[in-house]
Amino acid sequence: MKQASNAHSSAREHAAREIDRIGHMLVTRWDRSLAAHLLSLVSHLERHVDEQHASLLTECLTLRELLQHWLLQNDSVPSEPERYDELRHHLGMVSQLAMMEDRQLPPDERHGDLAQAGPHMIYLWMPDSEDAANLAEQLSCFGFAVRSMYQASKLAQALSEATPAAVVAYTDFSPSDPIFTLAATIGSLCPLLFCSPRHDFDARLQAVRAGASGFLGWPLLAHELIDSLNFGDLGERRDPLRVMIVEDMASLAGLYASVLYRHGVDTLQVTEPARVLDSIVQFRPDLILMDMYMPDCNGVELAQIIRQQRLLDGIPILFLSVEKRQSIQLDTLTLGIDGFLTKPVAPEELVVTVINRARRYRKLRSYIINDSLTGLLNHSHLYAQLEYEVLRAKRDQRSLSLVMLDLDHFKTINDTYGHPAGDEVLVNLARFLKERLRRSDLISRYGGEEFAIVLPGTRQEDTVRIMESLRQSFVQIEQLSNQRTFRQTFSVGISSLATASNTTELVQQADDMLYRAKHKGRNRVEAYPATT
Ligand SMILES: Nc1nc2c(ncn2[C@@H]2O[C@H](COP(=O)(O)OP(=O)(O)OP(=O)(O)O)[C@@H](O)[C@H]2O)c(=O)[nH]1
Repeated sequence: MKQASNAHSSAREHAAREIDRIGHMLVTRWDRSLAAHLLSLVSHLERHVDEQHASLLTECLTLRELLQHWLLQNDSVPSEPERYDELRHHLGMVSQLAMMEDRQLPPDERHGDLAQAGPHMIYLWMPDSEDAANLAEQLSCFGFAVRSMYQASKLAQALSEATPAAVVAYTDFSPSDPIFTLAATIGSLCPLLFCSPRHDFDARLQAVRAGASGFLGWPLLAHELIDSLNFGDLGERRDPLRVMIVEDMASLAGLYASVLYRHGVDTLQVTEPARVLDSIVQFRPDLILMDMYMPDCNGVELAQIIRQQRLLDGIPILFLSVEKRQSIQLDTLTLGIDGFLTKPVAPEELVVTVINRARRYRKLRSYIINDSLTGLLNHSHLYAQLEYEVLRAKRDQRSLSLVMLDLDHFKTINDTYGHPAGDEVLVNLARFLKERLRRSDLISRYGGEEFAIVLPGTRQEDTVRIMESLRQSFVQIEQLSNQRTFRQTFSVGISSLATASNTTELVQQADDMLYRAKHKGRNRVEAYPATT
């Protein structure tokens, strides 16, 4: 039975490639005998499609009727150009559906999980203790909602109610620890991280065998946990890879998007080339998947327009194309295109190629545009992005606020606790801002102990409220240095496009307000224009 279905599937794949090849020739040059051959291929494919694949059957039927209609006409070349578009559309659909419909890889469930409980819910599996309470409190300062429990029935119940971003489990690896009977269930829903006073090889091996995604020490520090949540695969669960699909056939774009979505990738479909630049800035893709042939502006032209912008120069662009001629593919590669996927593309090939390239780009990009200590945007990148955001906000008549933030008496921290402790405070503040602000906000390390934040679409009064709440939370975080703890405050200056008419004024006004906050005693938020 399985063999029969595999045979159907490979016959479909073969037919898909043939239909695509002949169809492409026909779209470039009408020829009655080619059309007749294509018709027989489509009829052949239909015989290999069962009723489970209703959309493929419908597309085959439409394509067959279209070809029959043309062949019955007396004139040798169909006159209306829009009929070629129709043919091209149905060809694309038939070949891609035949290739993908029953070969989609098993769904990766992680994407759906996060939709349920949000990326900021953590379940802690640990006995009541001062360390556990302290960890929960520190995590909440970073914006996490924490549920603590230490009974198998309670954890099972909590998992059935909502799937968290991660389960963090304390264990000494005793065989009777019930977490090990629950580990498989947890692992199928979300990442499981162990923390333990043991860190010997056996303990690590047991963790691996239980399917753990991470292994941390005990007592567990909030920032160590947050770093683990942001790293690698776990990081992608919280901040999925983003792929922009530029394809004039919305139905095909939807098909690619659904395959990628099953593997945890967020997609944005753009059908009009003129909207691509704005969409890149808003969506910040890790990769662009682009149709090579589009009616208004072809893929090569569009790729060159993207490459003209300094900020967008490095984004990988993969062409999805029916183009099989190697000479044309090579020419295109020299224009800065990163690779080709030849249509119709198999889902496995699409997923593996896209995810690997997107991952690599995200990593490399982070080295280039991010400050090496904090991982935040660096000064020059922030400034370039700020200019763009200001232009966009003015054009769309939307609000935009700028925040300048500076740690208070930071020199004293360095002098008292040492430079490494100062560095740790900077990293803590970066983690804190990343957790508490939106993904669309641009957070940068502007100078030594100064940070700048751009909040697109946010009015000044809302920014004041947000920064006031962050100021009050940050001071609750215990900064740790050689067993000594201390608290750190910061001062904030805010400006917005309600008063500034360009980037220079915006920066100047926020700077003035930061100076004023310092002057008025620090650990406060001041917004332009100063009231008293
Ligand atoms: N640890 C550490 N310190 C830094 C870094 N960059 C700058 N600093 C220190 O930050 C301190 C800034 O000191 P000041 O400009 O005098 O300001 P402050 O002590 O924070 O005082 P106010 O801003 O007036 O509240 C200096 O001692 C710098 O050495 C860094 O990357 N790591």
